[in-house]
Amino acid sequence: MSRHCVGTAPDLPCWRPISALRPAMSAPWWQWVASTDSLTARIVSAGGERPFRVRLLRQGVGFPRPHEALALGMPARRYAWLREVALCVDETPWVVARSVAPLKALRGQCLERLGERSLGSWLFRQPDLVRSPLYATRHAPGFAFPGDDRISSLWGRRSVFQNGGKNGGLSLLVQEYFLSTMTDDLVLPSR
Ligand SMILES: C=C(O[C@@H]1C=C(C(=O)O)C=C[C@H]1O)C(=O)O
Repeated sequence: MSRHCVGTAPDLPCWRPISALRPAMSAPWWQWVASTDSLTARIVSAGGERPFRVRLLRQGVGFPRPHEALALGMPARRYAWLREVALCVDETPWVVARSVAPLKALRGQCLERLGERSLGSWLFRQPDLVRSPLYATRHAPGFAFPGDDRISSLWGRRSVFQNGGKNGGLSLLVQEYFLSTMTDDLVLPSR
């Protein structure tokens, strides 16, 4: 079993290499899901004149979910830094994201002070940043966000960012879910 695909229970997300989901994805969605540069920058650009905002939903210390611990290669009962946000255009969430980092690897990174600044704007300035291959899922985010009673997730994707640094450096799992609101606002295909 791959370390990204945990069990077969319906509540456990199955993450597959994005290439495996490509046949099910329209070309416009592939452009979004397979991109490896900053998603924040892409959303700002696609939003045009409309205001962009990172809405901080939750941030703090807790246990990673089992599939997240596996992706990070950390024990599930080890504390992690968790952050959940909505990337909004005109106050409408287009993407929701959940990021997880082992606390140990975070020392000195001051990520808790990001607040409503985009993690991406900080991340892509890091020297020696390495991004793991992308994995995708059709599973829902699994955390509450504004409008989740009417907004669905079309595609989820994730990858681990690492930078060398001393003491093993940063290891950060970023999971992003593209929402049906994006389909409506950008007139994209339904999948
Ligand atoms: C990783 C990026 O940062 C974005 C911003 C996030 C945040 O502020 O928590 C989380 C995920 C992202 O989509 C990016 O811009 O690519």
